[in-house]
Amino acid sequence: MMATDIINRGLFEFQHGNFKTAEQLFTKIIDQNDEEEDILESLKRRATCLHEMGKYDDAIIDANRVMKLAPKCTSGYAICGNALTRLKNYEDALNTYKLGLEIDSNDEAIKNGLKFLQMEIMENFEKSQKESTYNAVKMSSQEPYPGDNELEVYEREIMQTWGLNEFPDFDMAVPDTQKAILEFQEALQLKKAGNDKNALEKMRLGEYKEGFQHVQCKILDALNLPVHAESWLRNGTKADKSDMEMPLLFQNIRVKRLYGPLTENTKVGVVFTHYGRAIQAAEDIKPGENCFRDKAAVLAQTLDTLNVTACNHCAKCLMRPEDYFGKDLLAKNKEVRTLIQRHWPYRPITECKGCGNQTVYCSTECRDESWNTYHQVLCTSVNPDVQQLHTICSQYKNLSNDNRVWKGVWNASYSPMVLAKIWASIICLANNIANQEGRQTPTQADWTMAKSPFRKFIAYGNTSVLGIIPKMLTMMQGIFDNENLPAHFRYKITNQEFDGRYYQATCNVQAFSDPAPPFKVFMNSVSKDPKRDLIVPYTKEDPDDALFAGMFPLHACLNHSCANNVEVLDGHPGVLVRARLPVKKGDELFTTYINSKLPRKERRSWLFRGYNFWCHCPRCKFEGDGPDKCTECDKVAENVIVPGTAQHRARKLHGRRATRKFAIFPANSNQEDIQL
Ligand SMILES: C[S@@+](CC[C@H](N)C(=O)[O-])C[C@H]1O[C@@H](n2cnc3c(N)ncnc32)[C@H](O)[C@@H]1O
Repeated sequence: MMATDIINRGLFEFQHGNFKTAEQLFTKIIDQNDEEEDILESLKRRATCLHEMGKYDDAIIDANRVMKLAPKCTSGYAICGNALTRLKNYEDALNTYKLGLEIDSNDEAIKNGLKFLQMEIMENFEKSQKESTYNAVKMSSQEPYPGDNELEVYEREIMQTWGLNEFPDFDMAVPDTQKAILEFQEALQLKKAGNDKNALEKMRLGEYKEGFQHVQCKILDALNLPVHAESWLRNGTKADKSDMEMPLLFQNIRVKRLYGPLTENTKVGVVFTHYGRAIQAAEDIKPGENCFRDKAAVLAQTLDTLNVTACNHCAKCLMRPEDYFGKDLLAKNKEVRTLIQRHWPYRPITECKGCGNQTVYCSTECRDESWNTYHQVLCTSVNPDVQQLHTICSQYKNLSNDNRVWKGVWNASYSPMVLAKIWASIICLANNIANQEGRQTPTQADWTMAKSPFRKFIAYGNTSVLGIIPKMLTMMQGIFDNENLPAHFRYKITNQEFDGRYYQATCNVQAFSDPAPPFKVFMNSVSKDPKRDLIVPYTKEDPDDALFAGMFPLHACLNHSCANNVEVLDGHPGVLVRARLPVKKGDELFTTYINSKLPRKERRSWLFRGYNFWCHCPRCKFEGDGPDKCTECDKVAENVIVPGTAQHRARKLHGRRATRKFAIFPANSNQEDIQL
């Protein structure tokens, strides 16, 4: 028989599921033929047969031979990746697929393999999450806050006005919980009756015991002495690491003092739960009612809308009529020009005094505030190294869809300028604090104080990005530590801080835009003009909004639910959080971080990749992954293949049902709240 006949026979046997016979036929060609092309073809086929027979190690050997013989052929990578996935060697599978995609980014077999790999990882992770030990309380820092020393002195002064010169030492605590609780209750009664001094005295004289630490702190909290309360609870946590009530109380006292000022005059408060900070309704809120507004600590325009002019500081859209209608129309048609000018809102553009039209604002107020709070470090007239960042940002639009992620440079959909603005804000704030105190150069304490606004943003990530975007790391390090900057502006970004800030941004950024962009205002206004029809031939599609990504301190406390009861709206300057379902006093407010219309598996996958948690919201618990799978025990119905389900996809890809045994990957046990 000719080689081609044997190959065809092998293919026939393969198609009929006779993998063993097909393998023997392909082996014959490989062992007895000299034609490289026939050998290559047979190796590919045999690798697939071996894969189908579950001989994954042998399939990998053949796939490797294919890669060696034909380095530009993607089949070897696809088969090898599939076999590695079956062997649960997910990391190597992913790397193999990636190498294949470098040869052909559109290879369907590899893309399908990647989808299956992702499904396997997620299934696995779901199983491992059932025994999850995730605990936000344990992972949250109890480090003193900058400024605590001064506050402690102030608290002591208050205590002295009550005639108490010192507060009992933590070490004085002696065991007798019941009695301590009684003392505490009596003290609370005194407090309720307005007798603060006696209440505190009661606690001082009481017999202390282990559990007493909690009640002690509750009263300190009730008396509004949070630094003392935190200090007691810190000691208590150190003394008894198994007690979870003390660290929870610690975090609750902390959020109360940090977020109290932000939630004044709103319908919400911040509390600490096992998901970390959370926002709770302080009163009943009806659907459609506003819950709170929030202004961004840092913001940057998204890369895909950089061509739409907007204020760099408050996100106000500054699109001019000529940007939409074109200069020609305005120049040639006087009547239309007059109509446009009458209705287009007047929004003058203010340029930066240093870098000119590279950075524009809606007003001199925005320009000056931006300069004082971060731009003086980021202006290319002061710090030419920032030009690289602008170049990178402006190149984004030119990248094809497949390359939207720059290899080694940036891998997020928000602008890296957000990160740059975090460091620039810290540098400016540290210098402002130092200058107020008459110092030229910030002290260590000034730097710590300047970083504290960003301690409001969580930073969870289970892998380092240092190896993924090394060029961005070096660029940022260079931007903030180079000889063009005066010494007091220089800041060394460590690798650990870069990782932490990246995750801070990733976990917290929210997209928003000007709620009243000029085009919308114009259309609204012109629609009431009797001459409105003149404009009709010249109106095309609505223009892009100038979209921004912002980090909002209060909004960042909103946790996710796929059945969210609030929605986030544009609300200049920043965002407006509004109820979409009835929210009762004490209920938690939930937003959605993803497109909630996706099926559960995809939602969970996005949330895990972007935010590092596995969603257990009531909707996820209720919905399940599809009609073939039991929502209680995950058992899959036998012989039922429902199109579109995991089972169906698995069959399409691999010709038979996906195995349901999983290894643990990728464990998130090394998640930690990165201290910045
Ligand atoms: C924007 S923050 C929300 C506030 C956060 N709890 C905090 O303490 O800062 C996003 C992070 O909150 C946590 N989170 C939010 N929603 C969650 C949920 N439904 N289940 C578990 N963790 C959640 C995750 O750690 C996520 O990365």
